[in-house]
Amino acid sequence: MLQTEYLTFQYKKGNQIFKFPNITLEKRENLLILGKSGIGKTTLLHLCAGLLTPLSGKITINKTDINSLSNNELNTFRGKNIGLVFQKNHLVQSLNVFENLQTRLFFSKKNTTNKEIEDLLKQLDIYDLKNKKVNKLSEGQLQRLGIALSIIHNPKVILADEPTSSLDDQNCNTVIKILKEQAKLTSANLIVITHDHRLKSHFQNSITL
Ligand SMILES: Nc1ncnc2c1ncn2[C@@H]1O[C@H](COP(=O)(O)OP(=O)(O)OP(=O)(O)O)[C@@H](O)[C@H]1O
Repeated sequence: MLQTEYLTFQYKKGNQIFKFPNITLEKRENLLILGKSGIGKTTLLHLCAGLLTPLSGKITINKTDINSLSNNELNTFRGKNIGLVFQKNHLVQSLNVFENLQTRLFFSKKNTTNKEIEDLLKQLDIYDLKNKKVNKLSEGQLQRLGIALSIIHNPKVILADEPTSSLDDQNCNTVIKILKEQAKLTSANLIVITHDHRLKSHFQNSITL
């Protein structure tokens, strides 16, 4: 469960104060956040991930007030509970698909078996690519691998930043379907931020900043 209350934020080198609407997501609820470029979508997502600290207000994830945690506690909490999906992912180019996932798990300190990694690759339909170097993958395949990397540790909250804006309609539908399926499978909350209006029809819950 994720809740934000009366969040405001200001960048150190910015004079704008962002005020965000309150969000309450019960277990398994999803949310689409729309808004024009520069309105603060990524800022809100990074606040929810604990990557930025609010000026005021509160973010609660699974009953934990994330801003009451020390930096170390927050890193551990994030590693266990939050999955961030980006448009472009940080991959180790010299490693193959499987090794990239193993490396990610090493950093999140999760005991995930090779079989669990393989199962996820099968669900995402990239199992055949498991031994392929990541610099040999297409955009759509890279996006699926990015999703795998973000959810391999079964996070309780999946936060996706413009996951579809560079994709054609077919890949866009596939990526959203995968994200929703994975969130459902792990009873996670899914928040997608975008200015891609194609996504509206995929979500019951949406807000515009
Ligand atoms: N580190 C920073 N320091 C100062 N200002 C910043 C910083 N990062 C972002 N901003 C500004 O904050 C505003 C909101 O940025 P943000 O990236 O959250 O918007 P967005 O809605 O996600 O935009 P887009 O859809 O273009 O990605 C923008 O005006 C941006 O220039």
